[in-house]
Amino acid sequence: MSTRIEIEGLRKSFGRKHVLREIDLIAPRGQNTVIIGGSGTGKSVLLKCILGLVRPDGGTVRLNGEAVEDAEDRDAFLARFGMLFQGGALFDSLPVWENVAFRARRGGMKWQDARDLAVEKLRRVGLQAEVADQLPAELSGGMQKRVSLARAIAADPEIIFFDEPTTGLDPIMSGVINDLIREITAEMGATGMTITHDMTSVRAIADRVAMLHDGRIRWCGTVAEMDGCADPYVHQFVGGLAEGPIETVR
Ligand SMILES: Nc1ncnc2c1ncn2[C@@H]1O[C@H](COP(=O)(O)OP(=O)(O)OP(=O)(O)O)[C@@H](O)[C@H]1O
Repeated sequence: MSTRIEIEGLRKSFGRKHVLREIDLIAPRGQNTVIIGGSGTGKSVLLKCILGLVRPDGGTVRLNGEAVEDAEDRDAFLARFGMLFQGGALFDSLPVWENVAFRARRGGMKWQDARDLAVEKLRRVGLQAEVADQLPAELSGGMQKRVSLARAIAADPEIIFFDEPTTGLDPIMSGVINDLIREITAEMGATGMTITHDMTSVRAIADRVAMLHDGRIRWCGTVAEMDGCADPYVHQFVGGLAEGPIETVR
């Protein structure tokens, strides 16, 4: 089952800083929505509001029509999401397979079943069974990203968040990870939401692109629409131009 995410009138300030002023956004079920926007525009805060990790000041987030603040069982709610964190966020002291099957083990899955599950997911992201018993530090950055991806999909989530999935990778490995994200979300029928600065990722992953600027969704559309977009903010961001309406002195 895949899930539609509807965000309406979402607001969040920290002190006097209005990070999210009024966010309206729909992430259609089974599609990849990619959120772009400059550093500090509130992309991570937006994801945290959806996950219920940050309490918004106003507005609603609904999953298939159900408001997230009504979810009583936090563990069951979070089990609906898979997350690929910026930087991987693997546990250094645990072997790869225990990282991948972490949630399943916590949920009481037997050792052997959890290990089999991890090996199957590792295979899916292109890693051999031998990797299962290694420690994350023994792997290259690209392999660590694959392990993080295997962990994100291990529990067959309805929604997967990808936070800067290609940070720190070379262009070829970035391409591999982007393709895996695209293939795997399609195969699982999951709804994907990605945050990235990497325009190559946007083109590889996105069904829809949403640009966050000044606390609002400034623009939303397909990649083809983005390329023909007359909005000067979108044009500047997509083209990586120093000149334009977006403030570049920070
Ligand atoms: N818990 C917090 N307390 C105070 N300010 C916060 C908190 N979390 C985020 N902020 C502020 O909210 C703003 C948006 O942060 P956020 O991390 O969402 O940006 P971002 O768009 O994800 O940036 P980047 O692309 O650089 O990761 C920043 O100015 C940040 O300092």
